[in-house]
Amino acid sequence: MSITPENTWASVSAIRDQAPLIHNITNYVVMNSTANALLALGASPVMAHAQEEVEDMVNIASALVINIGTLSAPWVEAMGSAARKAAGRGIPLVLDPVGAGATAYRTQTVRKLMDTVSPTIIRGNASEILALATSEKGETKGVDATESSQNAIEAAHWLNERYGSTVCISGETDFIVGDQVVIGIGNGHPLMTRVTGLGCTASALCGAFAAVNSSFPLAAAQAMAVMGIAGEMAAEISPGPGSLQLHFLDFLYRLTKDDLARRLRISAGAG
Ligand SMILES: Nc1ncnc2c1ncn2[C@@H]1O[C@H](COP(=O)(O)OP(=O)(O)O)[C@@H](O)[C@H]1O
Ligand SMILES: Cc1ncsc1CCOP(=O)(O)O
Ligand SMILES: [Mg+2]
Repeated sequence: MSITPENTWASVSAIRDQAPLIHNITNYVVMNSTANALLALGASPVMAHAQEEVEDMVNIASALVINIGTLSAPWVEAMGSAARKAAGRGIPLVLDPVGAGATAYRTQTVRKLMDTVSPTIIRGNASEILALATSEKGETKGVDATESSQNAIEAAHWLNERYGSTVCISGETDFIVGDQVVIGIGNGHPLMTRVTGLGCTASALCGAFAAVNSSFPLAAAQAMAVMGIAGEMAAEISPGPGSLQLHFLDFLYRLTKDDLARRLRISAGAG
C-alpha cells in the first residue's frame, strides 16, 4: 500500500469523474473556503448542520466530514445523528478535532463523538492529535499546532488501535498512521500555516479521497499529497497569504499527473 503519483492521479481522476457529494458539518470560519477547495478538486460540497436535515443529507452523500471548529450544543447533537447515520450507511466519516485540548468542551465533545462512532479518518495537527490521546489537559494553543507532527506519531498509533481509525497528523511532514502502516508526505510550504482553514481543507479533501478510495490510509495520504503539492506550487508564486489562498485553489483545479510525478515527496522517518 504505497502512495504513487499513478494511484494518486487515479483518485483525482475518479473525484473529477464522479464528483462525489461531500457533506460537511464544519465551522463558520471555513465554510466558504472548504467548499471552494472541494469544488476546485472536482468534488461536490454541501454544508448542512440542522438536526432536522443532517440524516437526510448523509443519506445522499458519499462521505461525511465533521469539524468541531465552532461548536454549540445543537451542532453537537446534529454531529452525533449524522455520524450514526454515516456509520449505518457505511460511508466514510472524517473527523477534524479543531482546537481539541484548548478547552474542555472541545476535548470532551470530540471524545464522546469518537466513542459513539469510530471515525474512518481523524485529521488534526500534532497538538490536537496529542490532546485526543492523553488523559491530562492538552497543551493546544487555540487552533494552531505547538508540536511537530513527528511527536504525535505514538498518539496516532494509540488512537488507531483504540478506534480503528486512520490518523493523519498534518505539519511540516504529514504522517498518516493506519493498521501496520505509517506514510510520511513531505510536500507543502510554511506559508500555508498563515492561511486559516487549510487544515480544515485537508480534512475535507480526505473526505473526497475516501469517497473514491476505500483504502483509507492511502486515501488520506493522497489527499495530503495533493494539498501539499497545490500549496507549494501556490507558495512559489505568492508574495503572501492572500494570494496563496487564491493560487492554491487554481493549482488544485489545474493539477496534472505530471505535477504529481514531479513533486510527490514521500518522507522517511515515519517509523
Ligand atoms: N511547516 C510546514 N511546512 C509545509 N507544509 C505545512 C507546514 N505546516 C503545515 N503545512 C501544511 O499545511 C496544511 C494545513 O496543515 P496544518 O497547518 O497542520 O493544519 P491546521 O490548520 O489544522 O493546524 C497541510 O496541508 C500541511 O501539510
Ligand atoms: C480560527 C478558527 N477558530 C475556530 S475554527 C477556526 C479555523 C481553523 O482552521 P484550521 O485549523 O484549518 O486552520
Ligand atoms: Mg485545524
